[in-house]
Amino acid sequence: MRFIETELAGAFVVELERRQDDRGFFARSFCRDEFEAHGLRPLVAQSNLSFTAKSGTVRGMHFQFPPSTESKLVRCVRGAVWDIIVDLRPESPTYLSHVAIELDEESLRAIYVPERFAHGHQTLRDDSLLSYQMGAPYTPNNEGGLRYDDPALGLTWPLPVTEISEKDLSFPSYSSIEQSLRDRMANLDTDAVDEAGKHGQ
Ligand SMILES: Cc1cn([C@H]2C[C@H](O)[C@@H](COP(=O)(O)OP(=O)(O)O[C@H]3O[C@@H](C)C(=O)[C@@H](O)[C@H]3O)O2)c(=O)[nH]c1=O
Repeated sequence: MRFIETELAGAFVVELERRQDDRGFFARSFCRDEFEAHGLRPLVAQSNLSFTAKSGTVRGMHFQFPPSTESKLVRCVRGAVWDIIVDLRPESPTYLSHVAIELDEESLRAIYVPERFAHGHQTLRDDSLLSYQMGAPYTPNNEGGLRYDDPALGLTWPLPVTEISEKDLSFPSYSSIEQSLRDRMANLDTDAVDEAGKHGQ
């Protein structure tokens, strides 16, 4: 695997190194030791698949609050998506900055989203399928979100939005929650995350 750090420290694009032969290819897509060597948390608490029928669909921008923060390794295994991550670590020099990248079935590249980042994507093709490796369990009562079109984030999406959930449209504006978001996202307590993981919360 090739690990390419983005301009948001700790967020990486992870590319495959294919071993090609007449049959096709073989490629490692996850390795605990390689992740650790790049300072990434190699925990896999859950794996998820997400299928989206229609091109132009937006899902996001999602995150979980401490102590349920989660890393994500996100890969598009069918179709293509425009994937965006936003740094929500208040102490970070790149707080509120974002990185966008196309993930698609041709490259099979993944993005490693660190804890305390918001994440979302827009499908660029019909019938797109995403695979997630999550570093912490799904914790619905600690879910948070920001709107995909929040002016404070300044995200641009390649296509007109064709579908989006009611939940994603109901997120508060960044300006209305700025201080509480900063407070809740500060001082990540790693032990608490590990505890939450152990107990499947
Ligand atoms: C995320 C999630 C949802 N669900 C349930 C809740 C709901 O009934 C249904 C659909 O949930 P959502 O609408 O939140 O699904 P979706 O909008 O696809 O949520 C995903 O969006 C992208 C951007 C991410 O980054 C993911 O981590 C995840 O938050 O699945 C789980 O059971 N486990 C999970 O881990």
